[in-house]
Parts: sequence; C-alpha cells; structure tokens
Amino acid sequence: MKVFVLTGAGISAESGLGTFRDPGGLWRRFDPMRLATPEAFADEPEEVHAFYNLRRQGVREAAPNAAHAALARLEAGLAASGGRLFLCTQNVDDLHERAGSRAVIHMHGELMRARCTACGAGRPWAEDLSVDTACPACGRRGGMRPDVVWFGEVPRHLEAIAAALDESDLFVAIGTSGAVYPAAGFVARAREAGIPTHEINLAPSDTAGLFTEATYGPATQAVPACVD
Ligand SMILES: CC(C)NC(=O)[C@H](Cc1c[nH]c2ccccc12)NC(=O)[C@H](CCCC/N=C(/NCCC(=O)O)S[C@H]1O[C@H](COP(=O)(O)OP(=O)(O)OC[C@H]2O[C@@H](n3cnc4c(N)ncnc43)[C@H](O)[C@@H]2O)[C@@H](O)[C@H]1O)NC(=O)OCc1ccccc1
Repeated sequence: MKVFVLTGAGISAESGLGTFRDPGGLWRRFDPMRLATPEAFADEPEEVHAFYNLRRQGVREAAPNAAHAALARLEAGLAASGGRLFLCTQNVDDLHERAGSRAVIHMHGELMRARCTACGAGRPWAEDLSVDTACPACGRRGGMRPDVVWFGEVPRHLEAIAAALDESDLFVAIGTSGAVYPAAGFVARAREAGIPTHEINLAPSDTAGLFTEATYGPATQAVPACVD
C-alpha cells in the first residue's frame, strides 16, 4: 500500500504552534505580505527576522504530539509490509522528524535551516538571525534568510511530489485549510486519478467537498484512531 499524506499547521496546533488562518492564527495577527514575501525581506529585513526568530524559538520549545507519533508508526508499518508512506508537509517546524519520521518532504522549507542569498549555501540553524549574521560559507553579512518558501516563491520537490501522488493508493490531508496553492490542488489531482481521498481536520476545509472520506476532530485523537 502506497499512502500519500499531506500535513498542515493543524497537526502541530496541539504542540502549541499557532496555525495561520484560525481565530488567533498567525495571518490573523500579522500581514503575510509584509512578513512572508521576498519583497518584505528586501524592504524590512529586521522585521522579517524578528518574526521568524520568534517562531523558531516557539519550535525549539515545542514537542511532537500523538498525531506526529502516529505518522512515524505508519511509516514503519507500511515499510515493514512492503508498502510506503510519502509524507509531504507544508509545515516549517521539525516536529515530524522529532517524532521519529525518517522521510519528510518540506515543500515550504524548514525554519530550523538558514540559507545565504549571496552564495546559496543552506545549513541547519537553531539560533536567531539578523542583518549582521555572517554566512559561514562566504562570509557575507546581511544575506542570511530563513530557509522557507515565501509567497510568490516556487515550492520545493514539486516533481517528486507529483510522481508520488500519481502512484499512491490513498491520499490523506491532515490539519490543512486547503487555502494555499499548489498544495491545495493536490486533492483534485488525486481525485482525477481515481485515488481515494481522506480529510482529517478539526473542521471541514476549503476543499472538503473533494474528499471521498472525512474524519473531523483534534489531530491527536483523529490521526491515531485512523492509523492504529
Ligand atoms: C493565500 C493563497 C491564495 N496564495 C497562494 O496560494 C499563493 C499564490 C497562488 C499560487 N497559485 C494560486 C492559485 C490560486 C490562488 C493563489 C495562488 N501561493 C504561493 O505563493 C506559492 C507558495 C506558497 C507558500 C507560502 N509559504 C507558506 N509557509 C512557509 C512560510 C511560513 O511558514 O512563514 S504558506 C503557509 O500557509 C499554508 C496554509 O496553512 P495551513 O497549514 O493549511 O494552516 P491554516 O491555518 O490555513 O489551516 C489550519 C487547518 O488546521 C485545522 N486545525 C486547527 N487545529 C487543529 C487540530 N488540533 N487538529 C486538526 N486540525 C486542526 C483548521 O481547521 C484548519 O483547517 C501552509 O502552506 C503554510 O506553509 N508559490 C507559488 O505559487 O509559486 C508559483 C509556482 C507554483 C507552482 C509551480 C511553479 C510556480
């Protein structure tokens, strides 16, 4: 059995990491166009660094929850039975890995990594960034940025994602509102290919109508219930 799982901010909500669009969500409190675009970084780098330093601190202090752990078990179980889990996340936190998941595709990048816009070198990065931070590779200051995908930038691994999606036997979306593309378009692609689709979410998402099955409830209860 080949299972494709797409996760969003909802799977990390019960680990204390805010979602984006829910009441009190990040994009309800901050303007994404002023913080999560390359233009914003060019205009107000210190403001963007302050925003991501705050979120990076939140990720350091968070712990994976029962939903992350259930997916790590599913990965091992499918591998043991000759199948495969393809775990694609929109999340920039590292809670899937810290729960024991081995193969995690971060289509929107990783907050615990930084990249130099001058030489392109990327590396793990757990501390704050600022305009004075020097790139350990080329030494240039002011070019280090969070290694995440901002609005208007091309998401990562799109070819591998499309290939895995097309050959999967089941598509599952967990904790995502279906508001951001191209990720929000995956369920339609799976449906067009005749692949069964299952939504696991606190409430119906913007693309709820495209799923053949749905389980609604907190991820820490719904995901283990579906996996075990
Ligand atoms: C706003 C939207 C309309 N805009 C877009 O989609 C744009 C533009 C666009 C492109 N195509 C379009 C088509 C139509 C319209 C617009 C577009 N897309 C882009 O710019 C993308 C880049 C988008 C990536 C931006 N970066 C993020 N994050 C990283 C940074 C950062 O984190 O700061 S997006 C960010 O928001 C996205 C959505 O958030 P969710 O994870 O779904 O979270 P949300 O809060 O919305 O929902 C939470 C859900 O969980 C549920 N929930 C809550 N608690 C729980 C709980 N306890 N248990 C279970 N569920 C729970 C809730 O009910 C809710 O449903 C995530 O992807 C997340 O990564 N790039 C691109 O298109 O490049 C070109 C291209 C594309 C393909 C090929 C070639 C070229």
